[in-house]
Amino acid sequence: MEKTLGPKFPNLLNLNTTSSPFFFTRNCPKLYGCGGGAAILQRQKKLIGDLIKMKIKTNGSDGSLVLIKQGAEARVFESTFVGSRRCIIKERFSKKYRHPTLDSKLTLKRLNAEARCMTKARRFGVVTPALYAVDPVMHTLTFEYVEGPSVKDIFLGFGLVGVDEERMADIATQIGNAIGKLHDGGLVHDDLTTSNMLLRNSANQLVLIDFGLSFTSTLPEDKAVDLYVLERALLSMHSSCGNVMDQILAAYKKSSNQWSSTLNKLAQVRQRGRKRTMVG
Ligand SMILES: Nc1ncnc2c1ncn2[C@@H]1O[C@H](COP(=O)(O)OP(=O)(O)OP(=O)(O)O)[C@@H](O)[C@H]1O
Repeated sequence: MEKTLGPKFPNLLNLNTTSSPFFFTRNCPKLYGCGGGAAILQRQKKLIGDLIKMKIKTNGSDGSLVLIKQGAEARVFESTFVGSRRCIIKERFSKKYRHPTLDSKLTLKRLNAEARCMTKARRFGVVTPALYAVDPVMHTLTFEYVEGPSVKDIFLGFGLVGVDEERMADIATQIGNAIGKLHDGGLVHDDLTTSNMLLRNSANQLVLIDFGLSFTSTLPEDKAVDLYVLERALLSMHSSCGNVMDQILAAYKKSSNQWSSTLNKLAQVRQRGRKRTMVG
C-alpha cells in the first residue's frame, strides 16, 4: 500500500510508521486546501477511506479500527495511537446531499469547534479526554480512551440493585462542579446526558465527553437550558435516582459564581420548556 500511495501522496508515507491511520495529516498541513481543489481532496479522502475500511477488524489493539458507535452525524471507533495508547477516533462523515466543498467546510467547522470547546473546557478545570490529533482531511478527532463506565450505566445499575447513596452523592457533586466551571468559563455543553459523562476507573473521576454541540455563551438563558436538558434526561432515564438533580444543583451553586442568574432562568425554562417563546 505504501508503494502505491507513495509517489502521488508522499505525505501519506507516515501511515505505516504509526499505528494511527490518521496521524500523518498532522505532518502535512498543506494536504487540506492544497492546490488541487475539491476534486483532489475527494480522491484523497476516498483513498484514505478505503484504507480505513481495510483496517477495520475486530480488535483495536493492533492499530485497527473497531466501530463502537454509528450515529447520524459521526462514527466512533476504538483504536490505538502511537504504539499502544488506547484511543477513540470520532469521524464526522459527509452529507451526500450537500455540495462537496460546502460539505467539507461545514464538517470541518464543526470538527474544529468540538476540538476547541473540549480544549477550552480543560482550561477551565473540567476533566475531558486528552485530545491527541485533529485530522482536517478525514474529519476525525482522536482522543484518549477513558477506561470506565458511563454515569448512565452506573445510574441504571442503581435502578436494578438499589441506590448507593454515597456513590450517587459523589457523582452528583462532580457533575455539578464540572458544569459550574464550564458555565463560568462561558461554555455551554448543550448535550448534557449521563451517556456523555464517564467515570474514570482509576480515580473515580468524572470525565465529560462529546463537545460536538458545545458553544460559547455567557447568557444565563443558554446555561439554564443546558441544565434543563440534563434534568429532563435524569427524569426520563433515571427516575430511581430520586433527588440527584437537587444534589447536582447544590454542587453547581458552590462551583459557579453566576449560579443565581442561571438558576432563576432555570425556573423560567422549567415553566415554558426548552424552546424560547416565539412572539410576533
Ligand atoms: N474518550 C472516550 N473514552 C471512552 N469511550 C468514549 C470516549 N469518547 C466516546 N466514547 C464512547 O463512544 C460513545 C459515543 O461518543 P460521542 O458521544 O462522543 O459520539 P456521538 O456520535 O456524538 O454520540 P451521541 O450521538 O450520543 O451524542 C460514548 O457514549 C462512549 O460510550
